[in-house]
Amino acid sequence: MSQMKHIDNTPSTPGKFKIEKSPYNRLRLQFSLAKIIFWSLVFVGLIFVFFYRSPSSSSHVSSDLFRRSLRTSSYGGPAWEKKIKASAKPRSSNGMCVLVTGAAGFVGTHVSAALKRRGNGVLGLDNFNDYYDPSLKRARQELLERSGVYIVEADINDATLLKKLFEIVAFTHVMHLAAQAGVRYAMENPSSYVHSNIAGLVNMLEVCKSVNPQPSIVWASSSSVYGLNTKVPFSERDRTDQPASLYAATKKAGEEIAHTYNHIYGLSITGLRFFTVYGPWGRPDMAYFFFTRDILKGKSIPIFEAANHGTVARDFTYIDDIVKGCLGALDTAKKSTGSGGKKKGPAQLRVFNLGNTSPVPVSDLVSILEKLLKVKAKRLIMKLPRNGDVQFTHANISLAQKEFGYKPTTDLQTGLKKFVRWYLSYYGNGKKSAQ
Ligand SMILES: O=C(O)[C@H]1O[C@H](OP(=O)(O)OP(=O)(O)OC[C@H]2O[C@@H](n3ccc(=O)[nH]c3=O)[C@H](O)[C@@H]2O)[C@H](O)[C@@H](O)[C@H]1O
Repeated sequence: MSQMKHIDNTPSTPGKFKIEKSPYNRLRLQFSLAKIIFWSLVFVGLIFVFFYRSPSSSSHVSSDLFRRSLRTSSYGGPAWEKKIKASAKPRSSNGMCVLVTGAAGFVGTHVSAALKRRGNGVLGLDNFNDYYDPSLKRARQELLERSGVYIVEADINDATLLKKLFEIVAFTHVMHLAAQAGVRYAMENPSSYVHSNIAGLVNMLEVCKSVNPQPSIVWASSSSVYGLNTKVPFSERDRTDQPASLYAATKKAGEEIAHTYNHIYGLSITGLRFFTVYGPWGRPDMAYFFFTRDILKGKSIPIFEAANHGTVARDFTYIDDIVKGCLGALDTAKKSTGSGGKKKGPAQLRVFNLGNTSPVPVSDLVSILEKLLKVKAKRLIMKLPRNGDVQFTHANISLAQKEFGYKPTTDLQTGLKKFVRWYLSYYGNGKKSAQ
């Protein structure tokens, strides 16, 4: 009755009839309320079903973005800012303070740990997407947390979040490693490459150009920009206008975008062309990683060969060598020259190959794995598919050597031994296996 009284006391809207106090009207009102509640529940249910359909469905990208935005909305608060400041604080007052994007990724984890070890302030950023098993990213996050590196969970496309981070910490450097990796996956999910490698990169640079002081930026390009180039070894001066995959095209576009932001806004930018990086805590989508998993499982592994039984080879580069290259690039990066979106003078713009200068045929990689795992691989020789793969990569590293003493020291045999040791200790002897 008191409820009815409340409704009855509500001023009537002009032009609408007033509710009268009859038992019939009361019944009608209760019935309408029940209808409203029912249809609201149906509506909420439909929204829920729409956004949480399986990732393989057509709404893959939108549901993924939705989940990401849900996650990014959880940041904020004094405790959160305190964690950020503690993580980003360098050991000495004039030390480097680095924002590492893609910090829960393979290279990101190793670079973050190395920077922290030598006393730099490091803050990580990662969206923990499910391109490959996110539990591996969580394990890397735990590893970093133990060494004092906090990872903010957000997407590089979140400009509000990025600006907030720069308000909390005046980063001297950004090590931009967040990206959609993988050459072959670009045919399955092209928009994810545009989202991360183009839109995400631009968003990062937009924020970096507008803050004061502007940070210096070092970012991950790729050996794949050499595409169909046949002149070996690949030198930074060689043509890079024939990408063989959308992945390569987005990395090449990134290099041009870097030029623009350097030219207009005075951002100091260094691009690093990584050559097939491998090692402990690596990426399960890469051949050396899933070959290991499948050899242990007794599954056959597809080994590509070029036309006329041509050898397919890669300049496989061990992670510790890549880390040294990243640190060298950061240490020799000059300051950006702009402030608050205005260029004050010319700024540094560089690009370096970071490879091993020693290409190895994929079939030799498999032979090394067979010896280390003590299991014979079931080799399935296949024609190199026309989906982005190139036949051969080989880095000329003289520029990085000259600029910051880059000198890789780990051969494939030694590097794979360390990888296999890690793999077996992480997944167990085939009992728990990589996905
Ligand atoms: O340097 C880069 O810029 C890129 O390196 C890496 O690409 P790739 O060099 O293609 O590495 P990866 O897939 O491990 O294939 C290795 C070899 O195995 C051959 N390969 C591959 C798959 C297969 O089933 N069979 C096979 O023979 C294949 O033909 C190839 O010869 C990164 O993934 C990429 O993100 C990017 O960083």
